[in-house]
Amino acid sequence: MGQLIEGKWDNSWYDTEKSGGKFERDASRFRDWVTKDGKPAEGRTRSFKAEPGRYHLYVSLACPWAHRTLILRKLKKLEEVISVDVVHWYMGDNGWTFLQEDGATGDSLFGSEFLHQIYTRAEPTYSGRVTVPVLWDKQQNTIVSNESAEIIRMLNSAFDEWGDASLDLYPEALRKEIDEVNALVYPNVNNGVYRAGFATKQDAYETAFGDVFRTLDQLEERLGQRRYLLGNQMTEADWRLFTTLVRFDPVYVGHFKCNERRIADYPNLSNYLRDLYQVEGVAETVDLFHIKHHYYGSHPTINPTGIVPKGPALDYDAPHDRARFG
Ligand SMILES: N[C@@H](CCC(=O)N[C@@H](CS)C(=O)NCC(=O)O)C(=O)O
Repeated sequence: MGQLIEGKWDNSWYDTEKSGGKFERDASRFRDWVTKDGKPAEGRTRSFKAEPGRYHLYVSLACPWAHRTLILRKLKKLEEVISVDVVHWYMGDNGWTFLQEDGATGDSLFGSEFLHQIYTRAEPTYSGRVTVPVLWDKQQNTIVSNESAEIIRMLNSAFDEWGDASLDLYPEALRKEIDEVNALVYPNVNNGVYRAGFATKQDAYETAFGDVFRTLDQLEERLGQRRYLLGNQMTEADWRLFTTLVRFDPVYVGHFKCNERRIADYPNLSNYLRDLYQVEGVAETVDLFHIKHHYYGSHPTINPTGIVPKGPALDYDAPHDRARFG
């Protein structure tokens, strides 16, 4: 864990002192967009035209934010269009590394040792956290974006000439409602579990814990009336929720102390999770070894021994009842 300060690596843990024990996630710094015609997105100046073979993703299989991008790449059939490298599951003093072990690929573009070298390659005096996912432009040798919420929107529409144009996970007619669901799920569930797990004061933890379960209860009810969050059509909102749900019982219940209920205790959420997991290609993007080893192994302030629990027994391939919605 650490960050870059003026291009130099600084090995420091998240500072929760300034915020009364609360974990506050920094905003991503690289915010450009790949577009079909290369026209910069509104308010941006740099141009990135969608082209096959030009862009590269750096991901961690452990990370729920990076996982979103892998799912979109898979569902939109962009595997031949956008290449990927996977960092090692362990994030220690040097942050994410390219150690080639346990299915980590190394850095196929530059042979770097650490992900922070990719950030300083793009911007030698970069200051900020070094996070995955990163969308890299091989032509201009720079980072386009390190914000997963925006990368998935690019993957959803900019590369349709080469991907599956028939799948639209952010359809015009549902955008307002998708944004509303995301605005509920992101702070309270996706980031809510981190706010609980990384809190360093009891009240900050309890606030986050309350947010997580109040929202899961709400989603449980919503999913009792419809197959997906927005109705009968799967959208990006489902995949954004999925990457947290799939990590919940194996990691967030124990490691982040989100233990009021498991997803397995929610009939609708657990069936919904299995429904999404069983969508063709999705299971291949879920790596429970990376997920469990990363969290339990990389957060010494939470789990000093680094022992990775053997359980729980999980079967995301078990039948689900969601087809009842048609
Ligand atoms: N807003 C970013 C968040 C990404 C993020 O925080 N990724 C984590 C891994 S799950 C990370 O790389 N953390 C490293 C750090 O904070 O130093 C996104 O959604 O893309």
